Amino acid sequence: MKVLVTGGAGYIGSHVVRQLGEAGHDITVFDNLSTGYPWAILSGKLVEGDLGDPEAIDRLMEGQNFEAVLHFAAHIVVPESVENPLKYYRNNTRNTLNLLGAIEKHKIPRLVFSSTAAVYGMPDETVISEASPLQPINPYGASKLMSEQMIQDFAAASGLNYTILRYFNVAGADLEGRIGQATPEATHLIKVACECANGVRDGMKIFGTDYDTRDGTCVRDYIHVEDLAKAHIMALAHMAAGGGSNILNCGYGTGFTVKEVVDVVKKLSGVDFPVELVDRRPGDPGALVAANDRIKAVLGWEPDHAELETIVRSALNWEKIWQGRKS
Ligand SMILES: NC(=O)c1ccc[n+]([C@@H]2O[C@H](COP(=O)([O-])OP(=O)(O)OC[C@H]3O[C@@H](n4cnc5c(N)ncnc54)[C@H](O)[C@@H]3O)[C@@H](O)[C@H]2O)c1
Ligand SMILES: O=c1ccn([C@@H]2O[C@H](COP(=O)(O)OP(=O)(O)O[C@H]3O[C@H](CO)[C@H](O)[C@H](O)[C@H]3O)[C@@H](O)[C@H]2O)c(=O)[nH]1
Repeated sequence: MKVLVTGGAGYIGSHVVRQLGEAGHDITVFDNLSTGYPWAILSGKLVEGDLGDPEAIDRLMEGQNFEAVLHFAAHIVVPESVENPLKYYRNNTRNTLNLLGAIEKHKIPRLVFSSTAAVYGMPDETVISEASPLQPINPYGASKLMSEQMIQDFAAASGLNYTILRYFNVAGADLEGRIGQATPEATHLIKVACECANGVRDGMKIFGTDYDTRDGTCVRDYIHVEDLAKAHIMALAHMAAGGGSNILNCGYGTGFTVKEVVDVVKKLSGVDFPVELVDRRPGDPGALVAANDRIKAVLGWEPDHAELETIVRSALNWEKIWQGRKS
């Protein structure tokens, strides 16, 4: 298929681009390189540009006859969205609207959209299904939920075939160490802990020890980026084979506490870095774990790398490679 990938130079997009290339798709990446890197694009070509510029998107699509768009480009840091909400509504919501306008004009038939467990907010149930209430508690989650709504409304009117994938906590890296998360000043737990283990940071904080969980720290469902990438390839294949539009959780259905994750990083790295226990971080729900029956039933997706140790090992390996490359 001829596919356009927004944000394909970023962490998750680059892993999907690599798998798309291996599956034989013809790939164009559109990215402003704000947090992405040209070296991360292992297949296809890069067009540098910004989704905030509708004319640039129009030029990009003119005469190309793309058969699908995979839309990763976004801002992604929950606490930053609390401090600077308009930055998130502009890049995540308005720019998705820009993209949908171009999809309409150029009659692109399929879309895969990167959504998030943050659309669920503070769920009453620990294990969350796609039918759980949608009550985001931070602007990041709200900006993504608004995008989901626009996609569904536009699809109902136009016949656009879409797959909305709600990612839980994505972590890990390419098992061969070619690409991985390279975000400067990263805030994600596994990335931060791996930076500590590699001596990039002197230590880290655990935010909140009074949650109603087995050790008082937050529970999250960590999904290996390679398993997540596979879900995108399968979603495209499903739509191309005439499958309908879907909203699908992406997670393993198993939660780990922050302390458990930090312990695994310490154990596998052999580095006992300092950890400070501090107050809760604003906007953090206590527990988020995916019910994943729907993605298994609809796409036939099954994880290949569901052990936390596999995720952490690949993240540690990548961190070492990345720090070596930078120095
Ligand atoms: N990382 C996670 O745990 C996680 C969880 C849930 C959902 N998501 C979603 O997955 C997607 C990818 O996240 P990621 O972790 O790979 O982040 P990332 O920051 O590594 O990648 C985002 C990419 O989009 C590009 N980009 C951003 N704004 C752009 C714009 N206006 N125009 C063109 N390019 C732009 C960046 O340069 C970057 O290459 C995002 O939509 C995010 O909301 C991520
Ligand atoms: O240095 C750190 C970093 C994180 N945490 C804790 O670790 C857990 C996970 O935090 P992350 O920042 O790694 O991830 P979030 O759960 O906040 O959010 C991530 O997963 C969400 C879905 O669950 C969204 O999609 C979002 O884009 C993505 O950043 C949270 O309890 C957080 O408080 C720490 O204690 N110390």
